Amino acid sequence: MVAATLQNDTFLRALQRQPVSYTPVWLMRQAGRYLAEYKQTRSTAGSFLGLAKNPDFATEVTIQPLDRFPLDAAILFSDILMIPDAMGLGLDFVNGEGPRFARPLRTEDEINKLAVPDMNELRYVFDAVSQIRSTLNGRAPLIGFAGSPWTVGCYMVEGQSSADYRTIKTMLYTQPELLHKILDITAQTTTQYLNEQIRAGAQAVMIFDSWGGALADGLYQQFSLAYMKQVCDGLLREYNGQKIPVIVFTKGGGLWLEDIVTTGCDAMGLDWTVNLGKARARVNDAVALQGNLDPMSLFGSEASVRQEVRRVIDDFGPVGKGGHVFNLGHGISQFTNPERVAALVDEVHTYSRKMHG
Ligand SMILES: Cc1c2[nH]c(c1CCC(=O)O)Cc1[nH]c(c(CCC(=O)O)c1C)Cc1[nH]c(c(CCC(=O)O)c1C)Cc1[nH]c(c(C)c1CCC(=O)O)C2
Repeated sequence: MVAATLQNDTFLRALQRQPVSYTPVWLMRQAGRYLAEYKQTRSTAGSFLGLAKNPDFATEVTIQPLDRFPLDAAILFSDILMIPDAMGLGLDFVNGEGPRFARPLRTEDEINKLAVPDMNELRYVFDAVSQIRSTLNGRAPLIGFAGSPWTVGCYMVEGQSSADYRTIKTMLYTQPELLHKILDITAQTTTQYLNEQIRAGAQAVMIFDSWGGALADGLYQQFSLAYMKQVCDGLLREYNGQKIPVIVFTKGGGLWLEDIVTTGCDAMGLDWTVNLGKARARVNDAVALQGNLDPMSLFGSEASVRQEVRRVIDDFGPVGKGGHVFNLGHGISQFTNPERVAALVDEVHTYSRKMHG
């Protein structure tokens, strides 16, 4: 396949801290239930997994938010839990209750049997990536992604979402070597998985460490950061002559920004607890920053959404040698009014121009 020329490289340039004329914007979970057209496609597909495992449907829903809003990047429609599913843990999504694994990892025996799966088990993901890339036809760059080994490990051990991470933390404090084994195999798998996404056409990749912030200082570095670094070290950083920027996002990682830079990432995601101006000073513009509007701010009025957007852009300040990609501090809520998203994107594109050049 001969790739179409990218018509909007603002996002890729900002990640690499190159000059741009406005701040690019995309939103975590931009394809999803707050869009009526997503709910429509999902009901045709029958379930979330039916949607995500079918490249035609995955392509359709990946592009839906770009048809509505002038977003500067598309993100592969998939989930961080496809890796443990391919490892044989048996993923299901129970309506209204979130993900469930039929065979969570608890015993030493189960953990000793864990292995890096054949990447063919995840072929539907790579097929979706190449189909999305050709359907986008250069309209915007495509982001590939995976969860961090720690975050994916939380679901593998807990078997579902958890409020207190009691099962995995019990393992961490009582049998750390078992947990290290899970994390190492997951990191090896994640490296291969992201590299396959890159070969299929992903133009940037993001590692979602949604639950890194649940770890104590010291343990975060050992059980989450170290494995994200292992993944980053193994990634193709250039493919077909194009740089492939890497974004690392630890939700709740505001106290560890300097540590996150040591993964060798190009950009860092930030939640809403961090001030962007202070964050850039702390990392001395060594990486680009992505974030950090509170997703709940979208429940305000149009005027307040525009005001909050300006506040985030003002916090970052004149971009200079830095790089800013506007985003939320976490995924968009399914109850969000799409009109507020339209206002957000419009305000980022217009107001940010004064910070560039
Ligand atoms: C922790 C995590 C998961 N998945 C993901 C994370 C990390 C990011 C974060 O912290 O939000 C990542 C993810 N999940 C999904 C994407 C798609 C790309 C995008 O638009 O950003 C991405 C990047 C689709 C999805 N993944 C899921 C949905 C909702 C499924 C549906 O249609 O019912 C979507 C659109 C399901 C999912 N998947 C997961 C949970 C806990 C749930 C249930 C919660 C919920 O229902 O919102 C695990």
